[in-house]
Amino acid sequence: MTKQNRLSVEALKWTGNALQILDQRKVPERIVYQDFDTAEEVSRAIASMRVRGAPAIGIAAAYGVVLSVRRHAGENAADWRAKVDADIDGLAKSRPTAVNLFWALDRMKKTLDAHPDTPLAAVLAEAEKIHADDIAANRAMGERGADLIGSAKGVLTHCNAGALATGGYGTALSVIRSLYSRRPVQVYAGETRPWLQGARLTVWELSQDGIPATLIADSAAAWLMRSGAVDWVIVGADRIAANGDAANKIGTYALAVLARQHGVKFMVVAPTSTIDWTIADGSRIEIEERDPAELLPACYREQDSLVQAWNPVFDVTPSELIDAIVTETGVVPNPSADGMARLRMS
Ligand SMILES: CSC[C@@H](O)[C@@H](O)C(=O)COP(=O)(O)O
Repeated sequence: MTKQNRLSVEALKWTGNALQILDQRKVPERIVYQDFDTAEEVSRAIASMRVRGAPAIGIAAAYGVVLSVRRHAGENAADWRAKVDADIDGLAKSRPTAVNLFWALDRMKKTLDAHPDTPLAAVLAEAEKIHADDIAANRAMGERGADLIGSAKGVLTHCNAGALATGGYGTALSVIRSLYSRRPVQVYAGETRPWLQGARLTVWELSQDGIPATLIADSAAAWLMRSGAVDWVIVGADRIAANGDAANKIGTYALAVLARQHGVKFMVVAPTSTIDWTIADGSRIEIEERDPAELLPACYREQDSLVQAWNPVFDVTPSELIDAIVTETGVVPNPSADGMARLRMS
């Protein structure tokens, strides 16, 4: 890898023997990579958010299938494919919202169907291709998004849609990286309660590349926009419907409403692997609800406490609040079903 193409932080690496995953629950205090040898372990790593972010989840699952094939097909067992299919079902249950997970598993299943006699070599090549293609897509999106931004002085991002959420380089953060390589821009990051992807991951990841970022409390976004400091909100997505409705980290919809109120532009940056062409609009997207314990202060966690918590971790931004969807194959301005269909044909 050349210095220019160097990836400063990586969510995961294939070592040739195991899948190495950065434990994002510990970043930035501790940078700990752990080796994973089985598909079940990879499923648990996704469910527990050691690895997170839509494209990174898909890539991790693809390598999970490699680990499953290595384990079961190596035994010469007649029923190896049934065991691999059971592991694939387990991986598919790890998280519900990011469509990249199901897209990657579908590709792995098709690869297995096409190469029944050399499954291990075939699935490894496919997983490595999914990984490499994601990095290339991110770089293409970064340039396209930066072209759109024009002379903006300030941008706000939400959650972590960076190298840590992808194969490398990022989606929303790819635009910020590309922009910053052209000229200085003031970057704001929302802290992203309750899991703090913005506070723990985004500002840290950008600092690793020498890009300064200013952290804000999520509840400061309206006041920041009112001050005129932000020209664009730039976010990633976990699933985009065929009409351009986009599911992303909880709080994204609120930012889109605020952006429209304040005349701030709103950009969604995602690879085409994040588009779910099977659903007409965002109402069909399953929104993950996680353990209330991730939100509740510890003192309220007893079974009989009257204090409870509702913890949806994604929301859906309607396409009419989005000014542009940026993908590796093209940009959809003012997204609609027609504009998305044109992207699909291009
Ligand atoms: C390129 S990442 C896009 C999205 O996956 C990201 O914005 C996001 O919402 C991640 O949620 P997470 O719950 O941290 O997996």
